[in-house]
Amino acid sequence: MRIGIGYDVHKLVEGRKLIVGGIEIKHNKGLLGHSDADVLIHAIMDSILGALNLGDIGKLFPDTDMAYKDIDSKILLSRVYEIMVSKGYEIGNLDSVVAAEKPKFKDYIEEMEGVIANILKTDISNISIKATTTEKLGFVGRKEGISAEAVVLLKEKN
Ligand SMILES: Nc1ccn([C@@H]2O[C@H](COP(=O)(O)O)[C@@H](O)[C@H]2O)c(=O)n1
Ligand SMILES: C[C@@]1(CO)OP(=O)(O)OP(=O)(O)OC[C@H]1O
Repeated sequence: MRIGIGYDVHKLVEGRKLIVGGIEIKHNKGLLGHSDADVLIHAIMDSILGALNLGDIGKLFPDTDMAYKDIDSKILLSRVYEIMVSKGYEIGNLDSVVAAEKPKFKDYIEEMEGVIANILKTDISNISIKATTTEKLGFVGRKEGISAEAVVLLKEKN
């Protein structure tokens, strides 16, 4: 078994769609990034790459490469999944938390878990996504950005 952690932050700006956990969420602002800036999927990918000791998404998918401009992060997660399988691992379980003052994510959590489980070819019961505010403190509390953390346990595939 191998454990990994991932963390990511993206800035909230006007004129961008808000994509978190692979789904579009209705909001007056979205996250800024070279890709679709899906902060949760980015943290999840980094946790898997960390568990495999393969660096991070910036190394694998450089933000200087136009191939990744506005790319759907679900595509990148599929590639990370293929790498994980090629190294002989499968998901044990994954836990994560998104920190945002707004919007509320609770009505979207189950759908996000389904999307992630589907890409990682694991049962939805192995994927946990939680949401929190930071009680109006810091950049998250000032609604300047959204952060996400993920921890994953990988199992050797039989
Ligand atoms: N962006 C968010 C933040 C929080 N939630 C849900 O609200 C609960 C209370 O949040 P606190 O930060 O006040 O503890 C939290 O447990 C989440 O269920 C949310 O959906 N979206
Ligand atoms: C996902 C990538 C793809 O180029 O771009 P960004 O959306 O800027 O996201 P970040 O979390 O900074 O990770 C870097 C890149 O891998």
